[in-house]
Order: sequence, then structure tokens, then C-alpha cells
Amino acid sequence: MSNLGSYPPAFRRQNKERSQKYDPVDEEDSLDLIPLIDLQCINLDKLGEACKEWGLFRLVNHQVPLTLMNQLQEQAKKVFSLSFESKQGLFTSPVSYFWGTPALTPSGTALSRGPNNIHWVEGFNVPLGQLSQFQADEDPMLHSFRLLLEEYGRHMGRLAKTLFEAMVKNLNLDSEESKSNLSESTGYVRAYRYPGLPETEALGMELHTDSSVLSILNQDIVGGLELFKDDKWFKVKPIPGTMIINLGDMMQAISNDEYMSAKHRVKVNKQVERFSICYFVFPEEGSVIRSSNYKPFTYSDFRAQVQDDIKTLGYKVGLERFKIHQD
Ligand SMILES: O=C(O)CCC(=O)C(=O)O
Ligand SMILES: [Fe+2]
Repeated sequence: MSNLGSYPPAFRRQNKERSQKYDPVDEEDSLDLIPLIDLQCINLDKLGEACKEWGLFRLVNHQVPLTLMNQLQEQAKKVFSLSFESKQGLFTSPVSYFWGTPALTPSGTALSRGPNNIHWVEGFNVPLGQLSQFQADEDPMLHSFRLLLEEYGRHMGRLAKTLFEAMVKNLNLDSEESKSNLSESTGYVRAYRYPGLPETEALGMELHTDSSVLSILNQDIVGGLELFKDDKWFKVKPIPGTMIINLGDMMQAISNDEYMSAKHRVKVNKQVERFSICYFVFPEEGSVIRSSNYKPFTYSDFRAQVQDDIKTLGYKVGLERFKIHQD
């Protein structure tokens, strides 16, 4: 962990001796079993299979410029390297800075889960619809961060819409009725930094599903994202220039459980920091999700329930709370 002062104090205590070499990559690690979808010619059967079997796929030919993906990663890196105190001071509504957990309240502050339950991650939460209110004009670093986020956000909206429409087709859902189940303006971007920690098995994020309709991930080359499927963990290898698409809980409910939300986690690297940029998109405010396996509910209902469960139980129960059980 270099630049210690940029880390939350609770993270600095973990800064023990680093080992000298990277872990060797074993045979299985070099295999990439994750399904691949080409955005320029979407094969609906292949897309459907990926959504049913994996809840996650790799996207190529997405036409997000590689320079934009890299510039945003680099700019996020610079912003993370500011001192912990500056990050706490500079980022207030609408862009917030958080650490120790990815679970946030609607206003972007971390939902604390106690000192013994730390996730080794820090992040910036950026609601795209409110980006214009982000006071960044005085500071060139923040100003270019904002410009990159705006451009990146437009691309993410385009990808989400194209993929969602293809999924609606594959599921044979009514395309007019489905429209309100995806609203690009509800989207937010999160930039994450995971510290390099010599401890084995430290988790940046524990096993979870995303609450979104879709999540779009741009990860750096360090790796650490893992998918849980058929009782096994699969490494989601970083391949530069590709994006990882995750199906979230809303998509699982919209599809009436034909598709599944991806169960995943993030392991921290033993030597180096990892950076990732994630986009999450949700249904329109107030839009009711109707499907025979679930009670009608809105994303706000779902979010309120998740927040309540995290506060009272310490974890997210998720879709199970809205499921109709037929005995
Ligand atoms: O950083 C990553 O690779 C994944 C982050 C993630 O799973 C999340 O934000 O829900
Ligand atoms: Fe996630």
C-alpha cells in the first residue's frame, strides 16, 4: 500500500510486509469461460443463454472508446490518491466518498456495519442525473473527472438501453410496457479502489447480487472479481477493452426468474491496488415491476427493504422478500 495518507485510517493498520512476487496463475485461471456477446450483432439465443445460465457476460464491440475507458480509470486513480481528509471534505452531495462498505443510503453515505465487518474498498458514488450540480469548476482535477464521467455516462446509457431492449425481445415481453423498467437517468457510476493487502483471502466485497437492472463494469488489469455459479467460483478475468455486464435483481424479477442476477464477490490483490468503474441502472421512479413470481413492487420498495435488512440483520435478503411462494 503506497501513499498511506490517501487511505482511510482503518485500512492503514493492514500495511504489513509485502511479499515479493505475484501469485502464479494456474492453468484454470487462464481459461476464460465467461460468455461473450458482440454488441454490433447481438445473437439473441446466445444472449438469452448467458442471462439464464450465468447472469453475467463479457461485452465486445461496445464502441466505448478505449481512450475514454483508460482516461476515466487514470483520472479516478488521481482522485483516489488525494489525502483521506481531502476526499472526505471535497466530496459532498451529489458525489459522495465512502469506504469500508459498498452499501449506501439513497443520499450516498455509507451504511455502517461495525468495525469487524469491513469491506476493503473505497469509492466515489456519482448519480449521473445530478452531475451538473457537482462543484468541480475550481479544481482542474475534479473538472476533468466530471467531464469524463459525463461522456462515460452517455455511453453507459446507450449500452444499457441496447442490451435491455435485446433482453426484452429474448424474453418476449411487451416492449412498450417494459420501457419504464429501465431509465438511464436513474443510473449512477461508482469508481472503486481496493487496497493491495498481503493477507490471503481479504475481501473487497463479499458475495452479493446487485440490486440494479443491469450493471456495467470496467475493471483494470489486476483482477479479483469472481462469479459464483453451480457451487463453484469462476474468476472473471480482466481483458482490456471489454466490459463485464452483470444482471441485477431487478432484471431477475422483470424476467420472472428466467434470467438470474449474478452472485459475485471481489478479492483484493496481495500486492497492488485494484481500480474499477461500475455503472448501475434502475427502473424509472415509481415504475411497478409485475411478474407472477413476485408481489408487485417498485425499486424504491426494494431499496427500502434492503436498507432495513442491512440495518437490522446486517445483510441484504433481496428478492426473497418479494417472492410469492406457491405451496
Ligand atoms: O469492482 C468490481 O469489480 C465489482 C464491484 C461490484 O460488484 C459492485 O459494486 O456491486
Ligand atoms: Fe456487485
